[in-house]
Amino acid sequence: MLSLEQLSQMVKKHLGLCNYDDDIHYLCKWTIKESQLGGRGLVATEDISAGEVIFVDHPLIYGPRASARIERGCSVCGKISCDTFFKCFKCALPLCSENCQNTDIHYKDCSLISRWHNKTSIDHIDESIVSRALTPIRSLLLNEDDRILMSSLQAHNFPQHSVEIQHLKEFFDVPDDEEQLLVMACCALDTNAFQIATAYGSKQTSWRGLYPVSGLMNHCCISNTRHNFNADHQMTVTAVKPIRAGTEIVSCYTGLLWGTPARRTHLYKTKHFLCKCVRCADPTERGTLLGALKCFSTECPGYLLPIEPLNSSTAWRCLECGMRVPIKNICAVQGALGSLMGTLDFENVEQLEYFLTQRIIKFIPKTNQIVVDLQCRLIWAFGEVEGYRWHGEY
Ligand SMILES: C[S@@+](CC[C@H](N)C(=O)[O-])C[C@H]1O[C@@H](n2cnc3c(N)ncnc32)[C@H](O)[C@@H]1O
Repeated sequence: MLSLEQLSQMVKKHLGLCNYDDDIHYLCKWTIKESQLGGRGLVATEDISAGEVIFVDHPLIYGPRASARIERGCSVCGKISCDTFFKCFKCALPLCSENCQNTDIHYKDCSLISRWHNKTSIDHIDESIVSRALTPIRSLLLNEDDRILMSSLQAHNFPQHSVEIQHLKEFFDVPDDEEQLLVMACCALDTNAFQIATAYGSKQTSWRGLYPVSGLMNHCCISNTRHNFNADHQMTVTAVKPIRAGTEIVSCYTGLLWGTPARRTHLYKTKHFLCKCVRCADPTERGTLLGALKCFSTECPGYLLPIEPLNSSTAWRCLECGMRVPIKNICAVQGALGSLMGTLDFENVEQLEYFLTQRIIKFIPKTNQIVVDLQCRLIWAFGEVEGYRWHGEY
């Protein structure tokens, strides 16, 4: 493990190597310190103003996300829904065109994978398995310094974090030393990687990147930063409010508009900690009532909220009539709502609008995260989706 001083030096070197495409200039007003939240974190050394760029990071590795649920696309450009997909006959990676096949990116990916002996013919290799493992596979191209930087990042080393490598090994003989690096990359990615946002409506597979400086930011549900990506996957982290010297610079690892139970469950399952921030500790979530449910009593117009939000087995209580509801009943309703959402076709604007205005609103408060999420999706869709486009000047 590197000392904080050694890590700081590597991080500064990493940032210094970057040519910023957007001509962004910023002063480094932070340092790496032991954090009260967990492990190390970034702490402001000077006051930072709202809107100020804190740093611009670039990924050690990037590529498709590993989740089995996301739609797989071209391993070079990420395009999905394409009629011309084919599988590379040497490495089984999915490609959309000869142009993508002839890129330097594919040449490097293919050279890494095709060195391995395949246990079955390429025709019988499931390309989605190779695509899911591609981002960690790209760590084999890192130079010595970048490998050290990657290995100095926190990494949760549970078997679920490298399942894509176990699947890959069903098809390829991966040498032991390479497998070790791949597993380490998977664990570092699952602990630190950021999903790279794509333009709304673009039919692209979902990518993630291992950003070593951004990865040092701890989580808070009331973040003091936001981030965005440019076309070269550079990640700009900006202050969203004034950050006083001595304050930790944090990001939010979950959806900002998720309710407390959803945020805490996601953080526990994926990042292995239970958040105890002021937002999580407040039953009303600072008055937003994002997690609230309607009172189970049909006559009561009140909302149900957790009595002790930091205790995951807490009962919930109605703010109006005081009715207490055990957690198992709350979980049953949340589960049913989740399943209902799973049946929706988010591309179908009409269905979403009907579901929002005629159905879901009868069962949950207007403040609930599901209603807020559907409203946001509709706001995005209007003006962008065929049949719902705005015409003329606005
Ligand atoms: C991306 S890393 C953040 C940097 C990390 N602290 C380090 O030392 O490298 C994410 C991990 O940091 C820890 N962490 C981040 N935010 C936390 C918080 N608010 N409370 C407790 N642990 C947190 C968790 O172990 C989490 O999986």
